Amino acid sequence: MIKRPAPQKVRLRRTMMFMNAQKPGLIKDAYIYGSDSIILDLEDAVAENQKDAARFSLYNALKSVDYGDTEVIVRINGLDTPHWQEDIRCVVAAGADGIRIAKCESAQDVLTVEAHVLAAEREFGVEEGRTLLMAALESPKGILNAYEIVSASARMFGCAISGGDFRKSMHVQIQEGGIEMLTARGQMLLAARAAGVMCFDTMFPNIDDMETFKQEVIQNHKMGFDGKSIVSPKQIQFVHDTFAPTQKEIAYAEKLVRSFDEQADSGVGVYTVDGKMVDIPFFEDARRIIALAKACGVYKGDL
Ligand SMILES: CC(=O)SCCNC(=O)CCNC(=O)[C@H](O)C(C)(C)COP(=O)(O)OP(=O)(O)OC[C@H]1O[C@@H](n2cnc3c(N)ncnc32)[C@H](O)[C@@H]1OP(=O)(O)O
Ligand SMILES: O=C([O-])CC(=O)C(=O)O
Ligand SMILES: [Mg+2]
Repeated sequence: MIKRPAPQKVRLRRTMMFMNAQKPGLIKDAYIYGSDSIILDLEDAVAENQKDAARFSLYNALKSVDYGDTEVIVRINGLDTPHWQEDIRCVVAAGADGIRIAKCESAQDVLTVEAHVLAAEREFGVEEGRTLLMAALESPKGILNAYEIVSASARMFGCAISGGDFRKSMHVQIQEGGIEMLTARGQMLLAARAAGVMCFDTMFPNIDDMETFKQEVIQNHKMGFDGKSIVSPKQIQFVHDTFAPTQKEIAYAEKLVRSFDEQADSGVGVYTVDGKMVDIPFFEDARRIIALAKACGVYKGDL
């Protein structure tokens, strides 16, 4: 039996790759592709009459496969279905790192899931609090309630917008530049940052259209997301490359960090580095960039 280390609330989650939990051939070695997280799906990828088979496959995979550093999240069925309670028991018994609450719309949804997770942890002798939560916001109501949702539980590590269901609710299709979801993306980002949790963009379904996918990933990064839901291994590398700081950004951040103590010691609070004004927030952001570069494995310096 595989014993997994305790999951972390903050870690790299540039890519969270979906796969159908019912397919042993897909989930048994999904870690080899190198996404930061995998999402074993019990919800929409699984046909209604295959939910039991999917849970069975998921449980056995988690009990027998060593996923190494890859985080294992399970997307459970929505709270308006007859499946979610058994999903939670299965996921907790199997020892997954976390649960993605599909179609989450309120703090009450989170509290309901949390209560059932705790009961399952007690039932199966799993350490209390071990199973993390994240919320998928898939409707206007979910987006409008984003802050109360992500603040509802100490287990909550982040939220993701879900474009398929969200666009359906808004009667829109994918548009150039993502204009159809810009407001919702922005609102969710604000809520996540205000609550101090991570924030992920939706999956991009057109697997063969790598050009549009890349434009979306670049926009996600510029907007401040921590990562993205994905549906194919083909989508991993570009997201990882885009979300890692560039060597130019790292060099500037290093310069800033090195100069800061020196300037502060000589009584200077605001000054310029390479012609750009900097003070405390710039310094703190430089530290974040260096920490991210280290986590992404692209830092070569000695700070
Ligand atoms: C709106 C929503 O709810 S999205 C969330 C639910 N959706 C999902 O879970 C779908 C996830 N994606 C998939 O299942 C698949 O990518 C599909 C069905 C869309 C396409 O599958 P394929 O046609 O086999 O894709 P493709 O030919 O590019 O696959 C190449 C290889 O990557 C593997 N692969 C593809 N997608 C995935 C994935 N998501 N996870 C793990 N492995 C994958 C394939 O098994 C194949 O492996 P092989 O070469 O050893 O046979
Ligand atoms: O969470 C996601 O990105 C996938 C999904 O369910 C949706 O798009 O509706
Ligand atoms: Mg959905």
